[in-house]
Amino acid sequence: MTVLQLPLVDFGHFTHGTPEQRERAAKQLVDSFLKHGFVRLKNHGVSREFVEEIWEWDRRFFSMSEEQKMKILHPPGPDPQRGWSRKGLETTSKIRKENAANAPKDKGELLDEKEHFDCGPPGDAEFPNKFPNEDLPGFQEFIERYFRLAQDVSLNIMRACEVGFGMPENALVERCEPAASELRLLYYPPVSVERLATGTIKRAWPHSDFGIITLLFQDGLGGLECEDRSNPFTFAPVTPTSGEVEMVVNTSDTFERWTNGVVKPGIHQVNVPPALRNLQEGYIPERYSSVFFFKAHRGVSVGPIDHFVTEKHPAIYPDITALEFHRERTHILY
Ligand SMILES: O=C(O)CCC(=O)C(=O)O
Ligand SMILES: [Fe+2]
Repeated sequence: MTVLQLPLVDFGHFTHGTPEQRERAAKQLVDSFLKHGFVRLKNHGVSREFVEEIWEWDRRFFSMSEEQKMKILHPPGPDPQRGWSRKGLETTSKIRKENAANAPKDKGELLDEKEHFDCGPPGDAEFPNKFPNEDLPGFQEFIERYFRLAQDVSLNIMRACEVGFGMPENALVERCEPAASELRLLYYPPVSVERLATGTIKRAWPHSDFGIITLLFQDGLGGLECEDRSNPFTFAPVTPTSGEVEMVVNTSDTFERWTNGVVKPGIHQVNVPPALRNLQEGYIPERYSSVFFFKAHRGVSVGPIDHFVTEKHPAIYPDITALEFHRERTHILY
């Protein structure tokens, strides 16, 4: 198994530190994004109690009956995802052509063994959210609180990137509002070792996310892996080390475009947790996680920002809107 320890940055130094601490934390964050496409943060502003509450609602949501979840089913298509996505709907394997190239031939489609709930900004009029209000009172209220908190944390990370890249204040932040991010709760059902051994099933296939950055929390079981860039196409488990509530942050496709190819997306997958890797039979237990896809405002261009365009490095991506780009990428999933 590949071992890679991702840098752990004390983000409290950026939000509440001295000017020197702020500068240093911003630089550490940007350096880790450039090197790994990933960073781990502590003191990010999401408390241990809040993360525990995420797991409670995650469990409650996925404990609902199929019939209840069906009432808020997400129809596959290019639009932003809203409501419940059943197992087999979203196929991350299609995002990278290497997945199919490396898979066993003629064994059928490469599927994700997961379910998820997705929502956009509270009160989104363009792509309305779908909440199970009759069946799960209190869920919408919690999710909306979580969305606002995650959006605020992400805006602070953008401020740190502005400092780290020496960009004018607000250069990134102004492109992210009004919010168009997406919040996701995930449930990975128990899966047999035998089924995984077919080579056509994974909890999530190697992929990049579509937004600017993604914030991630996972339960104690683990399983998230990031690509080890020193050895492309190999993956290393992302494991907490500090005893504090760590948030994993990865860079995503929009950031690559904005920075004209400078910040590459952090490729990741969800694998069998390290402690269970030698299991020969039986089941890998269920897993819960949650991600916040921090996105650009829908009307903003996801072409390169002037700061990253020079005569020597002309723009390598066209100017299309964040919503057009989102549709283009989401379409691939189905
Ligand atoms: O569950 C995880 O740890 C990762 C999920 C993920 O990568 C995604 O939903 O895009
Ligand atoms: Fe992802």
